[in-house]
Amino acid sequence: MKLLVYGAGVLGSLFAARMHEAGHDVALLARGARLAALRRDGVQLAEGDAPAVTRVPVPVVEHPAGGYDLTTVFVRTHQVDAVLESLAGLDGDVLFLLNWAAGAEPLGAVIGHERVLLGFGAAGGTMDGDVVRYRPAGLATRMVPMPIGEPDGRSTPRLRRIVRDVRAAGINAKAEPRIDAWLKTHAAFSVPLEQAANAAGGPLALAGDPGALRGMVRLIRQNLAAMPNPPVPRGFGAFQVLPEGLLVTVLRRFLRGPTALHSGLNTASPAAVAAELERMAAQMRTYARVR
Ligand SMILES: NC(=O)C1=CN([C@@H]2O[C@H](COP(=O)(O)OP(=O)(O)OC[C@H]3O[C@@H](n4cnc5c(N)ncnc54)[C@H](OP(=O)(O)O)[C@@H]3O)[C@@H](O)[C@H]2O)C=CC1
Ligand SMILES: CC(C)(CO)C(=O)C(=O)O
Repeated sequence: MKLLVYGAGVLGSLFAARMHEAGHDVALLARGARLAALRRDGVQLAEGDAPAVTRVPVPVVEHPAGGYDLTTVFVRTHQVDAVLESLAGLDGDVLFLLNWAAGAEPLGAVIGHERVLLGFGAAGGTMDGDVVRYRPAGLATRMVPMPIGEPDGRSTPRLRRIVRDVRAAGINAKAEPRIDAWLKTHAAFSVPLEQAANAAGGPLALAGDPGALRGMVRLIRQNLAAMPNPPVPRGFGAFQVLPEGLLVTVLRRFLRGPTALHSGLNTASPAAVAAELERMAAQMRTYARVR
């Protein structure tokens, strides 16, 4: 497969390295200082806090050249518009693997509806200078596969092929027939969580602030109640039935654990996260009365 990975931050770099190692013809698109670092050192990966860094020599490009079977997009929500413009004149399927609660329509309107697939890069990690520190394999990586779906929920040959190729690269992925509902559910949960973590200065600081935790749980509940669809996965329905105190306890524990530590909640770029969350909140307001 000829693959363009658009966006060379945490998740794009990790995905490009894994697909390159699996033998695909990968080009990783980067810009600015990140482009120079990747050209010099390749993708540098470290598992969690481990000192060992591996270098994966993924070919890097500054502009899309065309001829790709698949483009995977790993930029932030507020950065998508520019990416769409640069992909509009090209061919090939485009899989958006990012926080996105606006459905496939605005994406397809620019690049062609038949090209769009949706998903979520369910890995995690942070940038440590030029090194990607990714979430070590564990319960979270096993329990939350990367969901990938057709916007209309069909199981198509291209969807089955993409899921098979991604899994063959050692990434836990699965076809998700309700991908838009999945993404909207995730947004209902993760926007208040990330806003609270960003405001507190990280997941550990948030875990130590009971008032902020309670406010966050209330917002998650309001968001889930205001969604146009039942939650996907159904487990998020627990937010509607469990007592607030129990939810606070569970989330405090989560925030102190390795999944939150090696995630966007612990970002080195709070300004980029704030801009993304603002765009996500705007997307959510178009279908629900949420904050
Ligand atoms: N990190 C994590 O643990 C998780 C992240 N996510 C979500 O996945 C998505 C990607 O996250 P993540 O990888 O962490 O984000 P990053 O900010 O680390 O990476 C995004 C990359 O895309 C680049 N980029 C943006 N626009 C362009 C453009 N027009 N041309 C070239 N490069 C561009 C950015 O460059 P620049 O820095 O110059 O803007 C940056 O290098 C987000 O929606 C995030 O919320 C989901 C789960 C976990
Ligand atoms: C923890 C959270 C909600 C935010 O980054 C997430 O989506 C992840 O890392 O998988």
